[in-house]
Amino acid sequence: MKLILGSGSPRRKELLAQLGLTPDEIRSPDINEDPLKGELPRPYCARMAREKVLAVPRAEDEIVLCADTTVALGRRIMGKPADEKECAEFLLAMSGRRHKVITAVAVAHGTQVWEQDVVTTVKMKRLSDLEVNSYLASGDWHGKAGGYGIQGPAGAFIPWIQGSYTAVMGLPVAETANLLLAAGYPVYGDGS
Ligand SMILES: Cc1cn([C@H]2C[C@H](O)[C@@H](COP(=O)(O)OP(=O)(O)OP(=O)(O)O)O2)c(=O)[nH]c1=O
Repeated sequence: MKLILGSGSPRRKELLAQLGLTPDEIRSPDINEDPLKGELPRPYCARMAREKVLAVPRAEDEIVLCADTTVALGRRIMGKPADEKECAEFLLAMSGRRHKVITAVAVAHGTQVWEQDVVTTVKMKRLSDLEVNSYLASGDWHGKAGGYGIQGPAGAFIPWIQGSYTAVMGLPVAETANLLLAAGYPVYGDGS
């Protein structure tokens, strides 16, 4: 069986490697990521993962894995900031507060889709102007939901999480292994 990673995110490829898995191919999905009117963060995130996995074409002997990571401050969805200004706005909104990071994973094989989402609570310290400006200047925020990456310099802003570190980074490895196994992929070899 061939494993197709339906994601252009380098983090997801890295996290898959943590399971000892190298995708046979990468096929980035291209979907409309605009939230629906009034859509809440968790259903939005689950919908994104499902739409991504259905947007990636697959042959019969292929299994496709997609994910979506959404940062939520209350009911507000914080996507990938368009520019430094928006990123600063996100960081200041999260400063000194807790927010949630949701990562939904979807696996498709044959006619079936297996899905799971993981919700992690993240506490961000109260940020000084110097911390925000230095992080913006690092450029690390580019392409990251909520405008930060826990695995980079912004890790210094996060004293506490409850949930899954790998889910915040983009792919919850424990749940991903289980979904792949459920879909029939030999994560730990075929035992022979
Ligand atoms: C919160 C957070 C997000 N991120 C990243 C992971 C994801 O790449 C990105 C969220 O955007 P996504 O839309 O989930 O994924 P993507 O557009 O990067 O890739 P694809 O749709 O092709 O799979 O934010 C981190 O790397 N670290 C973090 O701490």
